[in-house]
Amino acid sequence: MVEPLKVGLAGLGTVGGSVARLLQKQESNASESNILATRCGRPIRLVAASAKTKGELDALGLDGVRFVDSPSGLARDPEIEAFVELMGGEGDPAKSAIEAALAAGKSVVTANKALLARHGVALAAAAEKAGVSLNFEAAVGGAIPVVKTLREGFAGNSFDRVYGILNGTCNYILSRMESEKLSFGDCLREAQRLGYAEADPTFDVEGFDTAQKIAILASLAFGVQVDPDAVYVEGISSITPEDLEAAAELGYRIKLLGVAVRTESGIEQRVHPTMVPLDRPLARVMGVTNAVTIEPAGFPPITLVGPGAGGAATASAVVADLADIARGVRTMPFGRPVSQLAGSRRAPMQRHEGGYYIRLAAVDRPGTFATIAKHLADEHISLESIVQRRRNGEPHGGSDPDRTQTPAPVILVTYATSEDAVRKALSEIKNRGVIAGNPQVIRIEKN
Ligand SMILES: NC(=O)c1ccc[n+]([C@@H]2O[C@H](COP(=O)([O-])OP(=O)(O)OC[C@H]3O[C@@H](n4cnc5c(N)ncnc54)[C@H](O)[C@@H]3O)[C@@H](O)[C@H]2O)c1
Ligand SMILES: N[C@@H](CCO)C(=O)O
Ligand code: NA
Repeated sequence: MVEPLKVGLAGLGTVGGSVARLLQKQESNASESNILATRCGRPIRLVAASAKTKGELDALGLDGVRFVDSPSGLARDPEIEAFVELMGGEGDPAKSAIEAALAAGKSVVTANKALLARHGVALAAAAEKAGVSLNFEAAVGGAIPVVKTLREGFAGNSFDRVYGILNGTCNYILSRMESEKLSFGDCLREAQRLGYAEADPTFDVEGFDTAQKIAILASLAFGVQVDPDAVYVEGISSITPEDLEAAAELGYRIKLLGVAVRTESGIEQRVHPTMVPLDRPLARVMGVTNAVTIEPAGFPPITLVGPGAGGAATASAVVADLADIARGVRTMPFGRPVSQLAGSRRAPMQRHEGGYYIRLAAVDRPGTFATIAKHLADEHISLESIVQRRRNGEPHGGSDPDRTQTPAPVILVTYATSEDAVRKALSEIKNRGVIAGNPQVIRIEKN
């Protein structure tokens, strides 16, 4: 009789509950239908769990799973061989519990990108020292095996760029705002109800979750230390239905992208709403689905698409990580020894080059356009298109009696230029008093 891999699970919420149910379902199958046991050569058995309350375990109705009050106590529990952390948060109790498990020589699986982005290097060093696994496929791209693909599938390749839609909540919100014309707030509440959003959804909508994920992918792809502070971050909270509509008219769709790219001055890591041409694979990825495009050097790009958030999608990746531990497969967490990871630095966004979508509220008086054109020309910015949009409720031709007071929305699309030039030109234009409020600026990713 083969010994099962005995697992302790801390966190029984959206993801932890799904993992517990999945493991129990496999164990309750007749041995020939327990595909996990068949594939791993041994069953994977949940033996103990921890959560804020024992009621969470009772509510799952699992057989024979012990409740342990303290996550760190569970991590050190002599019965368990592998510890799964699904509580979340970049500090304790998640951090101390994982440290306790590694120090006790137990392999760890986590979906906690916040913790990995902040302390991944130290935790990987602890796993290396203990000779155990620290697996985190669920932390990036949900069920998409992107960690495995970068770390193992391309072990012999270097990379030019890795980028993608890495936050299911944001993609869900942008998709529903566009297709159902729902408000930002309604879409966010729905994403929370469906279990996609973080406990604090600011992490999703302000881009921090995507930043943590791209920092992890940058480490795997480019061998830099994971560092969320090295990532330039902008979220989607300023995107309006007007931007989504204008994007579609111009042949784009707005996506929150995480991008890690090799440049002459180092590895640029950035997260921001992006205009993606409608004919690109990422533009067609809608709802909670995630997608990652990997560009190995000298190779055509490869795009992986799949469910990026929610209990079932995330549990699938957690269980796959446990399967590796059950099989005795151990890989260095970031694909190379921690001592070989290089220091990272914040992306110099001023040097970023590309096209820009700029939406201005132009004050309706003579000379406004000449002033805007002059300051763009001063910074050598050429325009691909200019679209003057109607004010809300105003028919074409402009019958608004207050039109001299109401600023008119103007959309500019630039040819490739630098971030620095755009920022300088817009600052001058604002100082001249020809626009109301702050311009909306969205970067265009054409290549
Ligand atoms: N929900 C998703 O779609 C998703 C996807 C990928 C990764 N993740 C990550 O998975 C982790 C869990 O997310 P979730 O959505 O399941 O969260 P959740 O809020 O639904 O569940 C959290 C669980 O952790 C337990 N917990 C929290 N603090 C605790 C404490 N101090 N002591 C003991 N138990 C504690 C709670 O009781 C609960 O059982 C997070 O790191 C999250 O970022 C979530
Ligand atoms: N809140 C995250 C969960 C998956 O990591 C998202 O929406 O993508
Ligand atoms: Na994944």
